[in-house]
Order: sequence, then structure tokens, then C-alpha cells
Amino acid sequence: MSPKNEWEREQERVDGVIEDIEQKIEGIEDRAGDVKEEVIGLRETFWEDVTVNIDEPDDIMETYNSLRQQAELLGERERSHKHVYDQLKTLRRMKHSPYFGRVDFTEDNGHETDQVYIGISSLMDRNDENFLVYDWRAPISSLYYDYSPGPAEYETPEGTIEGNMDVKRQYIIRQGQIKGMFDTGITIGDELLQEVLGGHANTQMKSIVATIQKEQNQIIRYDERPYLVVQGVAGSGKTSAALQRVAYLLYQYRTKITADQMMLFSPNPMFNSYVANVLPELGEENIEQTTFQEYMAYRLESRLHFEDAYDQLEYLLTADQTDAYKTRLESVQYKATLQFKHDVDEYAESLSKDGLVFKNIKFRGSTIVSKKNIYDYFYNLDPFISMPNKLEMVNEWLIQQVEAYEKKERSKEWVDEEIELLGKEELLKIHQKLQAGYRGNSETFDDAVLERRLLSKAIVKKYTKPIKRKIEELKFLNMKAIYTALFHSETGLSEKATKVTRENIESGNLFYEDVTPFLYLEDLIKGTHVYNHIRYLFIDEAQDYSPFQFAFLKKLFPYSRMTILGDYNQAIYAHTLHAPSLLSEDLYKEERAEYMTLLRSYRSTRQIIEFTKGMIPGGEAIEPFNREGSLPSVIRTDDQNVHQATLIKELYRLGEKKYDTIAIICKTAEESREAYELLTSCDIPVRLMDKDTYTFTKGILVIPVYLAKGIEFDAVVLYNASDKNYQHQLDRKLFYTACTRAMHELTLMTMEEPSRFIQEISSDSYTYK
Ligand SMILES: Nc1ncnc2c1ncn2[C@@H]1O[C@H](COP(=O)(O)OP(=O)(O)OP(=O)(O)O)[C@@H](O)[C@H]1O
Repeated sequence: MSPKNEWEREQERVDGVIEDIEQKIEGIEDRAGDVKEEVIGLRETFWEDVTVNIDEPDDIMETYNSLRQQAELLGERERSHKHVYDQLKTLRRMKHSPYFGRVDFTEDNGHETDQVYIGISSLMDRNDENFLVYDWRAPISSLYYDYSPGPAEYETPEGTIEGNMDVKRQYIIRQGQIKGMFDTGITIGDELLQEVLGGHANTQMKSIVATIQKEQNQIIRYDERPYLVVQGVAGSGKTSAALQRVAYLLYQYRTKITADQMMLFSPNPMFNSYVANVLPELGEENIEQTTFQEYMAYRLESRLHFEDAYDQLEYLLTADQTDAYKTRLESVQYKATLQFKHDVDEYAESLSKDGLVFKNIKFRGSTIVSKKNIYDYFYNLDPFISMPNKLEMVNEWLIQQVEAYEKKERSKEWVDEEIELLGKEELLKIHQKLQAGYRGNSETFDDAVLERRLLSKAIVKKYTKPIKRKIEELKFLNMKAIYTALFHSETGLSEKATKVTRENIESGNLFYEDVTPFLYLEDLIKGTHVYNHIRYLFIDEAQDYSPFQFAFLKKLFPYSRMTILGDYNQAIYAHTLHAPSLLSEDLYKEERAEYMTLLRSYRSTRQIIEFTKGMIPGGEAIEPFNREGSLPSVIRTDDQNVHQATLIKELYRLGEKKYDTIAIICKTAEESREAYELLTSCDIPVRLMDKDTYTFTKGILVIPVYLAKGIEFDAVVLYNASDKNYQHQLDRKLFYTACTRAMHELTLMTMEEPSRFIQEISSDSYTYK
């Protein structure tokens, strides 16, 4: 092929496709304007077109139907406006870069070779006859990701199509111009990957559709067993694959599944904002994202003061290793296990016979129903009825008791006083409400006795309403006492750890390790909280979840297929020491699960990967993507002043390289504050990131490792890489996680002997000053 001619021919095609796109945009813009006006018009005249008449039951029905019709019409127009608007957004994006790949494929026994161009969305020609571009998720597009030129096949709903791929080409198209074009081999364009990975880190993750690798494509398109478990080394594209998988599933099941039936559990709120752009960039809606932490806070409300995962980690990383520390560690580790779940299950079972603790139902200081009476009522119900059903029956019974009490209360003096104290506005409101309720009644409302009766009823109701709401939420159960009593029964926990747990709860606190068991027990008793509508759950950084937490999640999402991604070398929480994590095959004995492994790492330069892989057992298997950079440097200084001056000098050096994001990574929040103060005292513009920071920006950041999880930076400076700071087993994974956040440069600073994790590494893989 003559490259110049070929380039020109390809550019001509790009020009032609862009013309078609422009024409489509014009047509849709006209339509979009019409639909928008229609929606605005419908909203403005909504009530004019509805017949409102509520005098007779028939009229009410007619009003209801007319309202419904009008709302349906508006809803349909709004949906169509959104659809048109989404189409426009995608076309506008494609106008600049209509596609990124092409395969020429000849089916076996076929005579014609199809040229298949692949982009972020499908595009038909102006007559809607032929595909100008295929969506990257279409069955035929998988050829591009899975094969090199030669025999190839792809799956369709009708079966496997076999044939030969003659050409596999990649394009870099910017602003409608081809900037690069490569015919590629087995892996998708090293050239293109070099370009993408060599760029600066972004505060927002980008989609990788143009350069998805074969092993990532398998994750993205996997669709057999309900559990997909991916162990991938740092920077291997787990998060990227997970998000492209969401987009793929939304495309593949577009008539069956919507974005609100999917959910992602991510490591921290900052990560949420980091990945928020990927799906919209692919023309898809974002799915609900939460952290385990957020979910727990939502469930516990303000019932107990609970420690979060980060505070637990801070304690375990900073406290002296005394007896109290060891007891705490034992507690953290045991409460993460399935043995402890078994203890909780047995305890819950025993509660159906005895042991539930209730709260008095009180009103203005008097007891309406005592906890003893609730207890007797509950345990006198048929023992064959399940606990949740019995609680429902108690709920109904209690509401009746409150309503009976309300009636007696109406004649009390305090009610008269309240009536006298009623402000004009409030009185008017109650009058209006009451009059509406008594319309058509033979009694007239100007009767003073009746007025007193109705007002007292309204007043008492106002005060009992919150009590009834709490009863309906089953808050008459004393969960704190019930959970504490678990630690009076036999568990696998030592006496000391049992006592510490009890004392902590009695003082109104819940350790982080107790939160999941607490909520799990609550769900067993109340039978509430399942998210039946979620069909696909994604758990990123899965190594940080305990087997108990996994059991809890399975109960919460009973109808969900799960994609579980993580890296056991980045398991930084204490409960993961000596315990199977969500990535262990042992956990899936009862489930149908598929396991996949990603060993190729894309984030960092070859030099950084060679350095970091020496820190972890089995690291030899990690394959760096071949992108060159400088060796990581370890800088040892003698005292605090030199340390400070050297750090600032290093930041200036990195700043001169025009990096967008430079992270000073610390072991803990405490150390981060120290680094932050040191730098701000020298007027260095830095931003301190803590657990309440929800977004990250360009510039120099100071951040504890556990918040940097899942994120990447152009350059990383490890603030204190001394052996004193990083020597324990848990530290190894923290250290590895911190170092693997660097894309282009890594500097480790220490005032003392460097960490043993550095000393274990071959001295050729870093410079030492
Ligand atoms: N196929 C690919 N094409 C282009 N970039 C890729 C590809 N795969 C991964 N990357 C890039 O590599 C970096 C790491 O990806 P990602 O964050 O998804 O990895 P990860 O396995 O989740 O990492 P970690 O576990 O270390 O947080 C990102 O910048 C991502 O864009």
C-alpha cells in the first residue's frame, strides 16, 4: 500500500462521514427545537387541558383520568426530548472523532470483504441503509479487540461467524483530521497506548474504548456465571474495565436493563467524582455509586456514634502495640470472618424464642405500652411465624394501642392549653383541613363542641404522629441492647475482646468492625432492606471487604449479578490480614463464579513497575507496559530542615516538568497534616485531602494512602519512606499502594533508614541519594 494515498483515502472517508454527521445534527436540531417547544408548551398549559371536578365520585374519576392522560403525554414528550438531546450529544462528539478503529473481515464462504469502522456509537448513512460506523459494543466489533489479522470469529445471537481478518487499523482523529494511523498486530496499538498513557494524569478518568486490550475485553463482555471475580495488579485497568462493562451491558440489554438497575460500590467519595465522567463520555447515564461507608451511615442514622473505616485504620496504624491494641486487632479480625457470621446467625435464631429487647412506647412522659408488654405480646405469638412477620403484627397492635390512647388523651387539660395557644395561621390551617374532611356531613362545623372535639383530635394526632412513624419503622426494638447481648452469649471472641466490645457499645459507640454485624443482625430480625431491583452490582477495590461484609452484601442484593474487582496486594485494612478477601476462590464455593486475572500494568512507566513489583510476593508475574521513564529515586536526608528543603526542591523540579497532579502521599491523616503544615509554612501552594474531600483538583496535593486508592497522579512523592514508618505486614500493602499511584515519576523521601520494602528490591531499579 502506498501510505500517502491510503492516508488521503482515509481522510476523504472521514470527511464524508463528518458531512453525514453534520447533516444529521442539523435535522435533529430542528426536531429537538420542536420537541422542546412542545414540552414547554405542555408544561405551561398542563392545567388548562385537564378537567378538574371533584364534586361527585364519577367526576373525581374523570379528573383523575384526565390528569393521568395529560401527565403521560408530558412524560412521553419529555422522554423523547431527552432521547433527541442524547443523540445530539453523541453526534457532536463523533463529529470530532467519528471512529478509532477498522477491521476488514471476510466471512468464510463469503465473497465480499466488509470494512467495519468502529466508534463510540453506531452511525448509519444519510439514507439509513448502511453502517458508516459500528458501536464498539456491537458483536462484530469484538473482532477488533480479540484478534490480530488472520482467522477470526465473533459471536452473534444467531451463532458464531467465522472468517478472516485482513486488516486491523487504528486511527487518532482529532477535530476531524487524522493525526495518526497504524496497522496493528495482536495487541491494540502500542503506538496509540503510548500516546494515551504518556499524557498527563487527569482529575477525571477517561474511557479506554479505543485501546481496550484483549484480556480486558473478556471482562467487559463476560456474560455467563452470575459472579465475575477479577484479580488485577495495580494499574491493570480493573476500574476502567468495570466502567466499560457497565456501558457494554447497558447496550447489550438496552431493552431490559436501565442504569438505575446497576450500582457501584467504590472505595471513597473522591473516587466517585474521579470516575463520574466515563459513562457520560460513552453516551450512557451514570449508575448509582456509593461507598460501603456511606451506606452504613445511611443505615445507622444517628442511632449510635460509629467509627468509620478510616478512623479504624488510623488507630491501627498509629497506636502503640500494647495489649489493648492486640485485643482490638483480634476483635477486628474475628468480626470479619464467616465464623462470626455463624455466631450471629445462631444468636438471631435463639432470639425467635427469647432475648429480644424492646423499648417503652411513651407519650409526654407516660408509658403507653411497656417494653414488658411488648415482649409478652411478641413471644405469645405463634412460634412458627417468622420474626419479621411477628414484628409486623406487633407493629399493627402497637398502632392500635396508640390510637386507643389518643382518644383518652383528647380530653386532657394540656390539649385545651395547646388549643388556646394555637396561632391564627395554624388554626386556619386546621380549620381548612377539618372542613374539607367534613364536607357533606350533616353536622355543621360552627358547633363549638364539635370544634373542640375536632381540634383536640388534630392536636393529639400531631403529637402521636412521630411515635407512630417510629413504630412503623420498628424502632420499638432496642437494637443496641440486642446487639450488646450477643456479647453475653458464646462467640469465638476472647473474653477481653468481648468485654471491650460491650463497654464500647454501652457508651453509645460502635467500632467499625461492629457496624456490619450490627446491621446484618438487624436485617435478620426485621427482615428489611433488600434491593430487589438491582440486577448488576460492581464492587471495586474488593480486597478491602471482609467475608462477613460480602455475606451482608449478598443478602442486600439477592437478585444481582456481581462483578468483583480488586488486588490482594492492595488490601490495606486490618481485617484482611490472614483472612480470605472477596477475591479468594474459597468464598465462592456455593456460587457459580468465573475468575479472571490481569497481570499487565498500564498506569506507570516500566521503571516504576519494575521497582514496585519487587515489593510484593509473586510480583515477578507483573508485566509492565513498555513505557519508558526515569528510575524512581530514594532520597535520604539527615534532619528535618534538610528534609524540608529537599522536599521543596523536589516539588520545584517536578513543577518544572509541568505535571498536572503531584501527590505527596503519607501513611496517615496525622502525617498528612504534618506534611501540609510544613509546606504551607514555606508558602508552597498545596491542598490537604481528607476523608471529607469529595473532589480533587490539579496541583500539589497531600493525601493519606487510603484516600489515594484507585486514583493516579503524574508524580508521587512518598513523604516518609523510613523503615520505622513502613515495616509491618499491613504497611507493605500500604507502601505498595502508595507507590503504584505514580504514572511518570516516583520519589521516596526518608530521614532515617529506608523501609525494608525498599531494601528488598534490587538496587538497580532505583537511584539512592
Ligand atoms: N486498555 C487501556 N487503554 C488505555 N489506558 C488504559 C487501558 N487500561 C488501563 N489504562 C489506564 O491505566 C490506568 C490504570 O487503570 P485503572 O485505574 O482502571 O486500573 P486499576 O487496575 O483499577 O488500578 P488500581 O488497582 O491500581 O487502582 C488508567 O489511567 C487507565 O486509563
